[in-house]
Amino acid sequence: MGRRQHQRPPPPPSYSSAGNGVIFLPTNGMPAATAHHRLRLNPSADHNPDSYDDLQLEFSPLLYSSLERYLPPAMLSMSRDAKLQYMRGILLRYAPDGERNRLQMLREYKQKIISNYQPLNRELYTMHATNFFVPSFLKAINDNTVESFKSIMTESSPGIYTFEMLQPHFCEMLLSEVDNFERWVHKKKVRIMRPNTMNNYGAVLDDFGLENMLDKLMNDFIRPISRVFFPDVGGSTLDSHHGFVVEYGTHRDVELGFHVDDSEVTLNVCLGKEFSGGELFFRGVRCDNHVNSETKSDEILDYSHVPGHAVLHRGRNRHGARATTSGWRANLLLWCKSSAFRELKKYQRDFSSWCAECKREKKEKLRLSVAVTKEELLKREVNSAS
Ligand SMILES: O=C(O)CCC(=O)C(=O)O
Ligand SMILES: [Fe+2]
Repeated sequence: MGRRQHQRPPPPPSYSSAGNGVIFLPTNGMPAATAHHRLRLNPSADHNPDSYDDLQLEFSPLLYSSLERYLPPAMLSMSRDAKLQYMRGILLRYAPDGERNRLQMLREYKQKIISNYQPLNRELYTMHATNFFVPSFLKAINDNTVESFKSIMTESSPGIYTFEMLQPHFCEMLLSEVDNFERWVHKKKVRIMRPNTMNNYGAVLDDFGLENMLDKLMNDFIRPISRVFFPDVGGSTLDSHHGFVVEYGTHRDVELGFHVDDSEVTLNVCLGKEFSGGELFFRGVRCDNHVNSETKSDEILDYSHVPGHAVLHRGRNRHGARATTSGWRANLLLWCKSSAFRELKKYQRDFSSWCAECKREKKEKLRLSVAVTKEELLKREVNSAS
């Protein structure tokens, strides 16, 4: 085992949602991207922009708040909706054609599903915390302290937290809803979008109406925890999600290859049912530059899923799932993203606060420079003595 653990893993592909991770406006507001939409060259520094956090938008709410300062002065006192439509016009005008078409198609796809699909369990579609979560999880979140979070969590390996989270009844309801959705898709011959580029089975929960509930899950439950445990990867500014269910077993996907998620923080909860195999394996957190670097022994974790139990980890912690060798396994995944973190990342080159390899390189540079300085001082001492 020891030798295999130190082998370099095959390069993890960046695992992305098939364009499904974006959040859309409801059908009404698709403004024509007209050429007269203009922005100011310099922002109005004393303007206090509106918050767009409560809206479902295809661009980040933060982007709208920042852009607001660049609106023509006469617009600053207009209604939030008027400003929003104006800014959308501009943003869409600048989105490349391909991207614009893709956004539009996804929006229509989702809208078509939501207006035709009849949910089986309506109580799933709004957050009922006491019905969804086990009491220990709920109490830890309500207490909202580092100690309360730590009291329910096991840090199975640095930065990988496991805890009991979902009630069996919730897991059953969600599974039956996904099953109902898949049957409907099959019956109506609707083309279903799979959760991402690596799974052939499973469904995107955001596509058939669960987006608001999952947004609440991220904002009220996962972000408070991430703020404490993952501040280095934007844990306190998570502002969008991609929520889906993956399924493994006979006639389903068998395993999931080595990868990193398109997320800052990933919540992975086992929904059931009975299965063997399917362990998650982790190999340490890396930035894009170091995604193929070798694994250190303390970064290795093999974790066996338990129904109702969650694993919370940085999306950049390289991982995969072993073959589910018998039975049937389904997991709920919530990829949580931070647009602020992604924006800042564009201007950075040193990720030593979260990438283990950047950290090692930085330490090594420091060690070398200390050694050189010591040698220099020693030389001076010898010279002055002679
Ligand atoms: O099957 C699992 O538990 C892992 C799923 C996963 O890593 C993912 O969907 O990103
Ligand atoms: Fe993953």
